[in-house]
Amino acid sequence: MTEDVHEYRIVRRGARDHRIAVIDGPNMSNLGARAKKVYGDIGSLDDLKAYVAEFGRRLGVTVESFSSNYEGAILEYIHESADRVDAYIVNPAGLTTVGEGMRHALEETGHPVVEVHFANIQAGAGHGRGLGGGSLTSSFTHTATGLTMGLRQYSYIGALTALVAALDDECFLGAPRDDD
Ligand SMILES: O=C1C[C@@](O)(C(=O)O)C[C@@H](O)[C@@H]1O
Repeated sequence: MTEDVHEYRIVRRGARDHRIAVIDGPNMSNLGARAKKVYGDIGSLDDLKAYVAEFGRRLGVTVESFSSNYEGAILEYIHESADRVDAYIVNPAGLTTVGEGMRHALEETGHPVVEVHFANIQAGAGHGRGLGGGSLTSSFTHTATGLTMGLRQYSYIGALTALVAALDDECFLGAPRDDD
């Protein structure tokens, strides 16, 4: 640890190795070349995946990542991962306003779903953390468990940290499910 870096520890209420799937939708493959004002200076989608996976390791959970520019491929990933994973973190990206198939597939897994965005997608035109073109209405939020946005790549870290705490909480997302 260098002198100008602080390490922080999170004391979890549980010790389960939750398996959390992170899904990035259309256009996120172009992350390194997107508008710096919205997406910052992260180098690539692979860098984002590595950053989130490493944060997961430090929290004591397993993060698996999936990304595609094709909604059908995302649907197939959700279907095949549903029995394996405990929860999803999703950036629907290019499907944010139109991804009913993806949203529905996530809902049908019965798992917690946290929606994430680099931008504050509800910010008005000209707002520093917004998309520039003005406010968008996500078609995912109404059935999501939670939402983090406007914090660039740190939206994912916020989502992951809160999700792990919530999955560790037996009175909340960690409660046995009907099919347990
Ligand atoms: O591709 C994206 C990325 C995004 O989901 C974000 O992370 O801020 C915001 C969406 O409106 C956009 O289409």
